[in-house]
Amino acid sequence: MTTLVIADLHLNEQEPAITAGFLRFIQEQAVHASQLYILGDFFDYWIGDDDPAPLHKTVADALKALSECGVKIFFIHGNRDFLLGKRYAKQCGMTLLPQTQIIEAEGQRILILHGDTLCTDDTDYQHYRKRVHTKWIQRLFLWLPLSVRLKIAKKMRAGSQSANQQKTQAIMDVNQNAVIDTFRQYKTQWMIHGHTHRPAVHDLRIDGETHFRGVLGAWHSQGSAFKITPDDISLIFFPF
Ligand SMILES: O=C(CCCCNC(=O)Nc1ccc(S(=O)(=O)N2CCN(c3cc(Cl)cc(C(F)(F)F)c3)CC2)cc1)NO
Ligand SMILES: [Mn+2]
Repeated sequence: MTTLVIADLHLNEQEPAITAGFLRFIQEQAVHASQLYILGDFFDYWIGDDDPAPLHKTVADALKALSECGVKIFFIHGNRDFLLGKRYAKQCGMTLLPQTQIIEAEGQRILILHGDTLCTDDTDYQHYRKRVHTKWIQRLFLWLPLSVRLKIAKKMRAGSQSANQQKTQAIMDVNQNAVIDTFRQYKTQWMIHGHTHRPAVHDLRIDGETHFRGVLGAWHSQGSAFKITPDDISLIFFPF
């Protein structure tokens, strides 16, 4: 059987082609898999499970139908959709996982994570991340009226877009020491993450052992996934 891993679709109402591509991926590929892991930035923004955006229902219905076909669906939060909650996950028939998780997929032990926690050179982002991952701040934000949250989100999305333009490509990529520390901590041969939008499979030698860091591609103009079978882990691309 096959396990599929995706991330960084950045689904949003303004990009119906990506949503169509995702629905096609569900119909043509995910329906034949045993498990589907979604490693964050699945939505381009998320301000609470009470957001009535029609896109959320379209996606939840498709994932729920997939889970009812027997495909197990798991979700790890990204820096965009870190507020996606249990209520919405239940509507999708998917299980929320902690930010870093070892999975057993088709007999392979793989560490999965969104990838933003590896970008330790981006200190501004890491400070911001610490704040918005504080429980009481999340409760306060979710308590605000939806209209206020929408306004804040609009401002912050614009803000982070311009902030990213100022940052060098280097600090927005993973920090090699953070990668090595993570491999040493979790002791898996493979890790798969998203976030950087730089799809590739990197091999690295640590303490005389070969490790592989798989990076998922963002769904800008085509789909991207890791396909895991009992004897292979490969990065695939496919048209929407
Ligand atoms: O994305 C990349 C490259 C950029 C990587 C770093 N940039 C980045 O992540 N930006 C970003 C992420 C999410 C959104 S948001 O619109 O979804 N939304 C905004 C308001 N959020 C909030 C939550 C809490 Cl608890 C508290 C507050 C408070 F207190 F500030 F008001 C606000 C909830 C989430 C907007 C911008 N690569 O993948
Ligand atoms: Mn991201």
